[in-house]
Amino acid sequence: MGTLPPGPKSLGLVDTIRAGFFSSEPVFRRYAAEYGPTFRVRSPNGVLTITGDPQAIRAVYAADPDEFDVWGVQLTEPVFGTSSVVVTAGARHRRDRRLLAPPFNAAAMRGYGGAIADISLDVASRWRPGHSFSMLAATQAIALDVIVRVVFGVRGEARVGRTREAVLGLIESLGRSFMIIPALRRDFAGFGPYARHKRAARALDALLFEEIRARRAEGDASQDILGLLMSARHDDGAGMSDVEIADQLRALLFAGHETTAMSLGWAMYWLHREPAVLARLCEELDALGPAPEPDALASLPYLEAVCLEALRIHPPVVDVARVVKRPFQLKGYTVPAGEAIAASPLLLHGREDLYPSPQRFRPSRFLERKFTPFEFIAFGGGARRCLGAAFAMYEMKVVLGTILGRYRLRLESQAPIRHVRRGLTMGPSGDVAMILEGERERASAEGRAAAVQGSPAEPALRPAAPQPAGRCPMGFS
Ligand code: HEM
Repeated sequence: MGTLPPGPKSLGLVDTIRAGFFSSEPVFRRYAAEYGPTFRVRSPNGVLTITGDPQAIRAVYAADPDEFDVWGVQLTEPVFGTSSVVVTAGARHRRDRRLLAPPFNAAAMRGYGGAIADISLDVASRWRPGHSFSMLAATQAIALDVIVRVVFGVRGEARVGRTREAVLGLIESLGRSFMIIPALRRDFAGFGPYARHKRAARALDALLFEEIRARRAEGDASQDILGLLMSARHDDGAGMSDVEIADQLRALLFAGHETTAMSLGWAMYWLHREPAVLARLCEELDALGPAPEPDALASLPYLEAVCLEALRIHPPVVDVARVVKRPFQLKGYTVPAGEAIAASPLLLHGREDLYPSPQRFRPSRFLERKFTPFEFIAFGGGARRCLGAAFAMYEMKVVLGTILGRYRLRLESQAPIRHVRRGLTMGPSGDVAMILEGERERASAEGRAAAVQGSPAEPALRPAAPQPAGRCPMGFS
C-alpha cells in the first residue's frame, strides 16, 4: 500500500461534537496547520481524507467518475431518497443528469426571471418602514416560493399555499436524531419523529402526484421545470414515471432551497456591513434604470461578484465526499478503497495564497482574476457538480438586484454573525435582523456620472478583524 495521508489517530469526542453539531472549520484548520492541506480523519461515518489543496481537488474532480461511489447515501435517505440524481452513480447517474439538465440551461433560465422578481417583491412588500424583520426568514420564503412555483410549476394561490405548507411540513419533520442515527428510522407505532416524517413525505408526494396527473390530463406542455421533466425522454424513448419525477423534484427541493436561502441571507448581511460594497452595487443597479429586466440584472458583473464572494466566504454545502472504489492516488498519497475523499470549500476558500485576507468580504477579487474550478468549489465539481448552479446564481442575482434596486435597508445590529451548521447546510447563526428604511431614490443620470468618477472603493485590505468562531460540518450529518 502507498503512503496514507497524515492525520490524527482519531477525531476524539470533543472535536467530533464540535465538528458534527457546530462547525468543523476550527477543527480542520487546526489539522491543516499540523498535517498540511490534505489529511485523514476517522469520523463516526467512516474514514475521510479531507483536502483544501487545489491540485488534490483537481485530481478528484478530473478523475473518471466511475472511480467513485456516492458517500453517505444511507444518511441522506430521508432527504434525497434512494433513486434521485443526488444519490445514483455510474450509468444511472449519467442518465439522470442528461434528463434533468435541460430545465437548468441558459435558455430555460430566461423564462424564470419574471417569476423570481415578482416573488421577491411580494415578500418584500410585507416589510414595514422602520420595523425590524428577519432577512433569513425572507430569503427562505423567497427560495421556497421559487421552488414551488418555478421548479414544481404549481399554479393557483390555493394549490401554491397547500404545496408550500406540505414542503414546510416535510422540512420541519427532518428530526436530527434519525438523520444522525439511521437505527432510529423506525415507526414506533406511528408516534415517533420518523413516522411523522414519513407522513409529511407522503403528504407532499400526494400533492406532487396530483399536480403531475392534472398536467398530464390537461396535456400541459409548460416550459417550467416540472413541464420539462414530464417531457424528458430516456434513451429508449420512454418518459419518466410519476414516482421518478416526484423523487427528482423532492431532491431538487432539498438541494436548492436552503442552499440558496442561506447564501442570499449572507449576501444581504455582508452588503450591509460593507457600505462601499453596497454603494458600488447600487451604482451598477442604478445604471439599468427603473424596473430592469431580470436578464439585465443577471448580466451585471459586480452583482455576480457579490454572489460569488458570498458563496466563497460562507459556502452553504461543505459535506460532500466521494467513496473511492479502488486505491486512489492523491498528490503522492494513497487513499485506500472504501474510504472517502472530501474537497473542503472551507479550507480552500480560506487560503491566503488564493484569496488574500480571506475573511474580508471583497467581491472585486472575482473581477481582478479568474479562479479555476479547483479554486472555487461552492458548487462542488467534476461529474457531480451542482446541477442547479446556474439557476442558483441567476436566482441570487435577480433577488438581490430586485430588492436592493427598490429598497433601502440596514442591519439592526452590527454584531458579527457566525457560519453555523443548520441541518444539511451551513448558514448564518442568527436571523440576520434588518430594518426597512424606505424606498430608494435612484441616482439621476448626472449623479450617476459623478458617482462613477468618484466610484466608491471597496474596503482596502486592512489587517483582519478578529474572525468570529467559524462553524461548519463535514461528514457527520
Ligand atoms: C447557492 C445555492 C447552491 C449551492 C451552494 C449548491 C451546492 C451544491 C453542491 C456543493 C453540490 C455537490 C456537488 C459535488 O458533489 O461536487 C450540489 C449538488 C446538487 N445540486 Fe446544488 N447548490 C445550490 C443550489 C441548487 C439548486 C437551486 C438546485 C436545483 C433546483 C440544485 C440542485 C443540485 C443537484 C440536483 C445536485 C446533485 C448533482 C449530482 O449529484 O449530480 N442546487 N449542489
